[in-house]
Amino acid sequence: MSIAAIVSPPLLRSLPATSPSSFPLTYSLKPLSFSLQLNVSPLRNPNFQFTVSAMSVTAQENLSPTSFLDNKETGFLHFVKYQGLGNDFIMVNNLDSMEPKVTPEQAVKLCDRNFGIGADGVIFAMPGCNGTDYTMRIFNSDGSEPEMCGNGVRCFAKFISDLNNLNGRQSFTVHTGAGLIIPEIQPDGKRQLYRALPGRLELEAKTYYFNVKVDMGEPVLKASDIPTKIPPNKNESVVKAQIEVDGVNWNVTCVSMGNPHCVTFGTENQNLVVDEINLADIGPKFEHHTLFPARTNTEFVQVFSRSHLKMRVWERGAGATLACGTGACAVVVAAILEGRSERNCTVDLPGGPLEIEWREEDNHVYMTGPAEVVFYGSVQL
Ligand SMILES: N[C@@H](CCC[C@H](N)C(=O)O)C(=O)O
Repeated sequence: MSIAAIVSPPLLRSLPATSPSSFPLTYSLKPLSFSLQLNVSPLRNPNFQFTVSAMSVTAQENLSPTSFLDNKETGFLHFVKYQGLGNDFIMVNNLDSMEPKVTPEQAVKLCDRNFGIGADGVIFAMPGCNGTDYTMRIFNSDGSEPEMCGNGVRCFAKFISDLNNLNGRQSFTVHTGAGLIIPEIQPDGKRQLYRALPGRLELEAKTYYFNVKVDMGEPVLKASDIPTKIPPNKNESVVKAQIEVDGVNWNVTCVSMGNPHCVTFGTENQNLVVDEINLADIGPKFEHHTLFPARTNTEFVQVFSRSHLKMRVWERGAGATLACGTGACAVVVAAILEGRSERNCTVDLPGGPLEIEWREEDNHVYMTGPAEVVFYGSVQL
């Protein structure tokens, strides 16, 4: 018999780095005796030396991380939780089927932070289609299915490279609802963040490992394709147009990165100070505004310099999150269209920074940032 368990690696952080790559540890917790299978690689966490692959109440089973995820016990989901700047996802190995192993209703329960695993979404790694190596699908924490997820695709790339030995290949192709996306695993580039405080920049203690760069494709600017009902004011697109939300006139630029984004730098009277925004109040009013027939993600942005922006996001289907990769891409596109920034920017999000480039030569947007394993476990569906 086995039981569902989620075990967090920080508990095991003190184990020595020289330990073998996979070994059992037995706990006696009356009345049951537990066997944990500890693993270092390939599903390793760069921050922790160990992850825990399984927990059972019988004698120790010889599980490796990959066999753990291959486990086909009916009624159980074996998953790995990843995060990209605190935007967190339950990753599911769905490589044997084009049918998601989790329904939208189950995704809502699994994402619940009190009664479930807790996440902003569930991501499925599926077989490739249309000539691509893989397919990525995602359910938001409300069960809706977006076309694309920027932080999610970085986590997806790490998941695939941990799951499948890519034989030295660093890059592969992913089919998404937003079309072809190409992530590339990079050497773990260490970055330090300068957090912008009123009138000064302060060096943050935390180090970020910028290990995945993603070709996010071309932004879509045509209003009807985003989709938004705001009348186009620049060619077919919506750039610094005024809309009324909650009795206030906001200036907005609309961009799709496969999924819809409404970017605002302020109201008709005032540039934003993003820490002052009441996100939980204003976010849903943008998300469900009649001008956005497919709802919208909304980014509230402050400009520090022509290459340094700060944003907070209210995500469609997930609410306030610590980061949004497609949102950061949309923000830089909007900042350039409004003449506020250069083509290469650092975008600070509550969970940390992303580097975004909207390249003139190919019109593609490139996003670079971290993706890390949090833990893995199983849960009864
Ligand atoms: N957090 C994601 C975006 C996830 C999808 C979004 N909530 C939507 O419904 O479009 C990102 O990092 O891009």
